[in-house]
Amino acid sequence: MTKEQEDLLLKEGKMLPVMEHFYTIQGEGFHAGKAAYFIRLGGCDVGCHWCDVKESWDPTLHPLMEAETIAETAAKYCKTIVLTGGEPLMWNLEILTSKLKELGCTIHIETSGAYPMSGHLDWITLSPKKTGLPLEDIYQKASELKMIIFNNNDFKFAQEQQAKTNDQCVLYLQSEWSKRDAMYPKITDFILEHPEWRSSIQTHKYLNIP
Ligand SMILES: C[S@@+](CC[C@H](N)C(=O)[O-])C[C@H]1O[C@@H](n2cnc3c(N)ncnc32)[C@H](O)[C@@H]1O
Ligand SMILES: Nc1nc2[nH]cc(C(=O)O)c2c(=O)[nH]1
Ligand code: SF4
Ligand SMILES: [Mg+2]
Repeated sequence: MTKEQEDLLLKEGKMLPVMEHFYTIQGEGFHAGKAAYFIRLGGCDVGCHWCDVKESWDPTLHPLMEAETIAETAAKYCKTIVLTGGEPLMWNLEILTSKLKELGCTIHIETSGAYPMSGHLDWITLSPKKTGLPLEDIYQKASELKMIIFNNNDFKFAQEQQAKTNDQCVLYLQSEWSKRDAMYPKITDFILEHPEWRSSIQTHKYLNIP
């Protein structure tokens, strides 16, 4: 396949770079504890220095899979699907999500919001990043705002991002993993002061599941 043919298939969303796909329990946020089939797409240029999946960043390292085939595989395991990455919105999710909907799935997405939305999404977990801010229109569509707290400045950033979301959006603070001992006491104090927020803990990392 030529580079041009490959680029066209990606543009149309017929093929997607898939880093991994796996059946697990959602470890974070509003749906934590729920069985879900994760599809992790390759590629991200937002550049969070603390990213816990930096190996996803270069999309050329991940095999192209047919979107409909990924959907059929995932739906065999579970009807709750989490699209993640990497940055899944780098890609055209129309074909993947149309097939998943045809197969009766509910589709969640984990996204920085730094790329335009595509596809049919039932639950949007928006996790804004200073190095690649969300595009304006996703804020009002976000089901859940999940702010990663690396240092004290991130509390102010969280409130700035909160101000742009809709009133129904559920609000989470999640410590950056390596800073959890230092930051969760501060997150606790913040939430007691601002009870509209909830804490999110990466439970899968404690359960040693993917
Ligand atoms: C790996 S990202 C992939 C999806 C998308 N690129 C995003 O950032 O939302 C999935 C989730 O993990 C969070 N995350 C990434 N690295 C983390 C870390 N070191 N500690 C805590 N959360 C992290 C992100 O903020 C996001 O909510
Ligand atoms: N179990 C589990 N839950 C998750 N929630 C968000 C994840 C992600 O990397 O997008 C993730 C993940 O990687 N594993
Ligand atoms: S946007 Fe998500 S995948 Fe990209 S670097 Fe940041 S945390 Fe990692
Ligand atoms: Mg993860």
